[in-house]
Amino acid sequence: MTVNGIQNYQHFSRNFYSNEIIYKIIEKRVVDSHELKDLLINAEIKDLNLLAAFLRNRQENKVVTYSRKVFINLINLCKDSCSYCTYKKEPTNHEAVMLNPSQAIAIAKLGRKARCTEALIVTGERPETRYSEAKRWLTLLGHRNLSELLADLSEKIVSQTGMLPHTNAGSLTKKEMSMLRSTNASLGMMLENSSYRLTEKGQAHEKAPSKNPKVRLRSLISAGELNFPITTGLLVGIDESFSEIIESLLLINDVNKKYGHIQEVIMQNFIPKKGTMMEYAKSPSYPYFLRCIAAARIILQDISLQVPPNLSPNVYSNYLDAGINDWGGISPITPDHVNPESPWPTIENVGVVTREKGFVLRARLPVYPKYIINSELSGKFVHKDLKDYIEPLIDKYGLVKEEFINNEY
Ligand SMILES: O=c1nc2n(C[C@H](O)[C@H](O)[C@H](O)CO)c3cc(O)ccc3cc-2c(=O)[nH]1
Ligand SMILES: C[C@H]1O[C@@H](n2cnc3c(N)ncnc32)[C@H](O)[C@@H]1O
Ligand code: MET
Ligand code: SF4
Repeated sequence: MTVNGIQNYQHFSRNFYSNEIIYKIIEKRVVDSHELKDLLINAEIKDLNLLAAFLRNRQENKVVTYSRKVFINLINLCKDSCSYCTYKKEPTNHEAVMLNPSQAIAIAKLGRKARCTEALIVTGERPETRYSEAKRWLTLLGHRNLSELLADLSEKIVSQTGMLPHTNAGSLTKKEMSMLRSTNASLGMMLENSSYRLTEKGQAHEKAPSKNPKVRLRSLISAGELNFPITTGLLVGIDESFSEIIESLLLINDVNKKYGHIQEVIMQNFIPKKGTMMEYAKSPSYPYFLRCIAAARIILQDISLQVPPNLSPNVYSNYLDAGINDWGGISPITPDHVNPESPWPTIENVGVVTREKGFVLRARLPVYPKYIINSELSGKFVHKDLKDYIEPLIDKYGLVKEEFINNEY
């Protein structure tokens, strides 16, 4: 049996090489999910990495991307309580944040000066439904709910700074998403995991109704119905099983097969935080996390695969061996408000590490190149109101123009 390009992969173990399922995967033929699971669970990680790297290389042409972003922490009150989260604050906490639009726009302007292109707007889940402080903040700004503010703020950011908004406000309804469609280049919402077990008593999502897989799946589908490019992902190491990781990845892939709007999947490793229910839980082990990443690349052949470098400062370059092609948003000026104890490496450092592994590091926009350069996809997935903002930023590959990154203006 021979498959184009696979001749270069003679380093596979003999029994892996002779397993017919890998040829089915490579040729994108239908594979039985039990057989696939069996392979991903039992194969040596070295073999999975080789297969994952092969699949990435034939797609991505040795370019690894990142997005120059600023992180706008709009409101960190939240109606839910995930047992791993320290982002959420009580209104009485001195770290509670409710920004004015002018403060948010000021951060976006700084980003533009630092040659960033993405304004990542993050919020807690429907804070106004739980906290009178949040409701009052919205009322004073003239809004009835958070989505109205998000729509208004996103419009101001893009028109006043040219930065492209990418909002992660957790699960949103289709109507709420439609309010963001003309101003956000894409949305963010982590599936986290599709397992209902994790919503049971004592589990990470027990006190987070918005993390019910049904609610998150509904949001992913709504984005699909709106042709809204979306970034989603899994939080790895929250007491899920590897089987549940595979099932979550298969679900994401199924949704994307139907709508084609899932631009990217983030595999994010859980970091234990002081003062949370999961303070004493362990981060996922390195071999387990690597297996999860390789599994993601093998299942999600048409979707970009990101792992954030700041959550694995000493080993992140090795994730390139497991098939990733993106480092996600990296901010030269703002902290990671969800994982503030994990500062981003400098973009220069990420560049060095990426080149050492034989790749070229390039900046991308918060909407992926494939939706920009392919005119059919572009007509469908890029809102007409954003075209004039996107056009001057990109080169013929849909990546950020080198001169844009290298020149001050
Ligand atoms: O591409 C995205 N990456 C998101 N990421 C990944 C991000 O780019 C970083 O790599 C991580 O912040 C690393 O902790 C988030 C990470 C967080 O910790 C918290 C929020 C987000 C939200 C997004 C998001 O909406 N879109
Ligand atoms: C915005 C995203 O941040 C992630 N997130 C929340 N808490 C943690 C943590 N302790 N470690 C790593 N990632 C976390 C979740 O996946 C959420 O969806
Ligand atoms: N609250 C949203 C979610 O959990 C986004 C921020 S999480 C720190 O999906
Ligand atoms: S992870 Fe998001 S939804 Fe969960 S508690 Fe934190 S802010 Fe709220």
